[in-house]
Amino acid sequence: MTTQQLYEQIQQKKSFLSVGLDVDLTKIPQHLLATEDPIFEFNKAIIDATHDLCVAYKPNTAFFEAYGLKGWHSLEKTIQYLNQKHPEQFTIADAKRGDIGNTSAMYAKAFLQDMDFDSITVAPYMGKDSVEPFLAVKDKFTILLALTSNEGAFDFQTKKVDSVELYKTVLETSKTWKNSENLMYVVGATKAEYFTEIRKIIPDSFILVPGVGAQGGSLREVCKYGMNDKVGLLVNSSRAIIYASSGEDFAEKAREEALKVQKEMEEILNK
Ligand SMILES: O=c1ccn([C@@H]2O[C@H](COP(=O)(O)O)[C@@H](O)[C@H]2O)c(=O)[nH]1
Repeated sequence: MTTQQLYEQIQQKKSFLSVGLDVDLTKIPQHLLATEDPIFEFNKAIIDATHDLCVAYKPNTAFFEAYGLKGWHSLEKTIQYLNQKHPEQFTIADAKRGDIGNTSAMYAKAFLQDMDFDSITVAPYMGKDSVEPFLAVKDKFTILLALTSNEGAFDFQTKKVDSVELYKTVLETSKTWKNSENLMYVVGATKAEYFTEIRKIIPDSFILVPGVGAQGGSLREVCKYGMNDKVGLLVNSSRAIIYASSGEDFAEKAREEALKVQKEMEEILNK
């Protein structure tokens, strides 16, 4: 998918919502535990109930890796289901990878080529040669962690190195890397006040914004400072949507929550 196609989806659906698929077997409805693949059944029901309200799905791989081989199998089934039934959805493997070059190339192969996700989240800490193998994959996106939503973001990311905040150096430097047109960035919704500065450095890039919903970030604040003329934002919510109910009505309630966010997005887009 190209960013133009993503923008067209946003316009069509009046939504820039990404639904996070962070499946925890202790939180999903009991009746699903009797099925052969509860994680996939849960994801499938959530996708079926919400796909017209969002433009992206973001499975966080930790929630699959935690269940070993079975979990990997559920992740593969989930991405296959999305690619076959909803190819218009932008898919994000929230895996936060990044290693020496030949290892990063294997991560890129696994997530962007074999599993065929549209994008993967990558940590910038190991620098250019750890990120460029992801950027080399044609027609795919590398979503670089810039300023994360957690408290620990202040430990390093906002610290000054040579009088410039580290997250700003990450943004500036990454623009010089080969195939940097394939970059998007992660900035947490809990850091809305930073978006003005961030947009000065990356005015046109898409930004994946986790941290609304369960983490308390404000959608309106993020949009006020972070939106560009092509929207340029994918705002993710995971727990607040997928765990809206732990009963048999979980998919229906997830839809209700997603609809609330979509309506707020529609209002913002119409302004
Ligand atoms: O800075 C970051 C980067 C990634 N995440 C991930 O996004 C979701 C958020 O889930 P919620 O339930 O909506 O809080 C989750 O997968 C995180 O690992 C993030 O929160 N912040």
